[in-house]
Formats: sequence, structure tokens, C-alpha cells
Amino acid sequence: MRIVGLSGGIASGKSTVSNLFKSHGVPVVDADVITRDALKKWKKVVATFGEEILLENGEVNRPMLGQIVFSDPDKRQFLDRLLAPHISSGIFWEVVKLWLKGYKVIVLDVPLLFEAKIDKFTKPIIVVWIDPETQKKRLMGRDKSNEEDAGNRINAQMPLDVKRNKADIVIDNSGSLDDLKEQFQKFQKVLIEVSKPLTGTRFQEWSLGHASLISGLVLCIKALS
Ligand SMILES: CC(C)(COP(=O)(O)OP(=O)(O)OC[C@H]1O[C@@H](n2cnc3c(N)ncnc32)[C@H](O)[C@@H]1O)[C@@H](O)C(=O)NCCC(=O)NCCS
Ligand SMILES: Nc1ncnc2c1ncn2[C@@H]1O[C@H](COP(=O)(O)OP(=O)(O)OP(=O)(O)O)[C@@H](O)[C@H]1O
Repeated sequence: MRIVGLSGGIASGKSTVSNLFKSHGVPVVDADVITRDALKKWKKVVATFGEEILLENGEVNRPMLGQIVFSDPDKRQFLDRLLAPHISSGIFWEVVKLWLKGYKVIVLDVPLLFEAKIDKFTKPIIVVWIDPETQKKRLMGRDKSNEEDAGNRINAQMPLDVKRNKADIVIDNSGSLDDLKEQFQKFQKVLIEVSKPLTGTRFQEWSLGHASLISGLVLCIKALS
């Protein structure tokens, strides 16, 4: 199974590229969605940041927590450490589920792919780059935030130019959506061709192969214990 890494800076256009993959039938595991699920369940976040970060419905007020952590690097690191194991295991299970369905290519959309060292497990790595001025403008437009908040969020991440140097494929999203789609068309064909889930006899062969591998492993573990 090929696990494609998709990263970039905040508001550089990762979700927009993810949607292009999804519309071509390539499944995407989204770390931001997994983070939101982890936050819903994770009582320790409340124990650390206080009841005041809760909304009336009992869920974490993410914009408020964002305000707190993006203006205080120590608190941000604390939250990152708290959530990291949940995000990693969430990603792992999503990948396993897609693997069991027989997908040959999946995309991991992880904003902190390099910071969290998840890049080691992905190939190729796509970085969505954007020029700094457009990035700030799009971030402020989308989140209705001011320049200081936007700057804090951008500075909380590894510089986008450093991420660009670590990429196998760079998408420059400083232009229009049509420009973006044109760049996407250039490399997506290869990935999408091999990404279709297996069907019919090929799926049966694949399942039998994996079933014998798993049975073999179980027998080995039993024999050793
Ligand atoms: C701080 C939180 C509550 C803000 O929630 P909010 O809904 O405002 O933003 P959302 O989760 O949609 O994230 C938006 C973008 O912010 C950036 N971002 C989020 N967390 C971080 C972080 N800890 N460090 C740097 N950038 C971050 C990413 O580019 C992300 O795509 C939330 O992002 C969070 O819990 N972050 C910590 C966990 C984490 O590391 N998430 C990134 C997944 S790899
Ligand atoms: N080429 C483009 N032209 C104009 N607007 C764009 C373009 N690409 C993305 N956008 C807009 O910019 C904003 C940020 O894009 P998107 O949400 O895809 O970024 P992201 O990298 O997923 O952000 P985050 O890091 O916060 O998850 C969105 O409002 C999106 O609609």
C-alpha cells in the first residue's frame, strides 16, 4: 500500500487538494478531523485548560483553545504532547481500515507531518506551498481573524520554505483554483490509476494472502508465549 503524505502551511490549501483527491476516488485520512474527535473525548484537556474552554453542549470551544495555545508556545507544546498519541493512533486505525478494504493508495493529510515525524511513513510527500502574503490573506479571510492571530498561527509551524525543501512534489497554490487544478492533473493520473480498490478474484486472492499472513503471525505469537 502506498501512503502519500500531504502537508503544507496553515491555509496553504491542503483541504482543497484533499478534496480533489477525494473527488477522484482516492481516500484521504485527515489529521484535523482526528484531532477534533480526540478533543471531544479527551477530558484531560479540560482538566488542564479549565471548564471555561467548554461550550454549553459540553464540547471544547476550539476557537477559544486556539486563541490560548497559539499565543503561548508552552501551552501549545503541552496540548500537542497531550494529543499526539491519540492523533497517531487515530491515523493508524484509519490507515488499517482502508488497507483492509483493499485500497492501494491513500493520502494522509497531516498539517504537522514533518513536525510529528510522520513523514517517514509516507512516499511521495506532497507539500502545498503558497507565498507568505497570500497565505496570511487567505487565513484571515477564512477564519475572520486579525493579522496578529494569523501571524501567531503561521509562526507556530515549521517555515513553509523548509517544508517545501523536504517535498517530493510541490504544488504552488499562490494562484487561482484553476492553476491549482492544472498542477493536480499533472501528477494525479499515476496515483489514481493504482489507487482503485481491488475487486472480484483479485480481492479474493489479496484477502486469502493476508488471512494466511495474519494466521501465521498469530500462531508464531502463541508458540512464543
Ligand atoms: C488548537 C486547536 C484547538 C484549534 O482548533 P481550530 O478548529 O481553530 O483549528 P483546526 O484544528 O481546524 O486547525 C487548523 C490548522 O491549524 C494548524 N494547527 C493546528 N494545531 C497546530 C499546532 N499544534 N501547531 C501548529 N499548527 C497547528 C494546522 O495547520 C491546522 O490545519 C486544534 O487545532 C488543536 O487541538 N491542535 C492541537 C493538535 C494538533 O497538533 N493538530 C494538528 C494535527 S497534525
Ligand atoms: N487557489 C485558491 N484561490 C483562492 N482561494 C483558495 C485557493 N485555495 C484555497 N483557497 C481558500 O483558502 C482557504 C484555505 O484553504 P484550505 O482550507 O484548503 O487550507 P488548509 O491548508 O487545508 O488549511 P488548514 O491548515 O487550516 O487546515 C480556504 O478558504 C480556501 O477556500
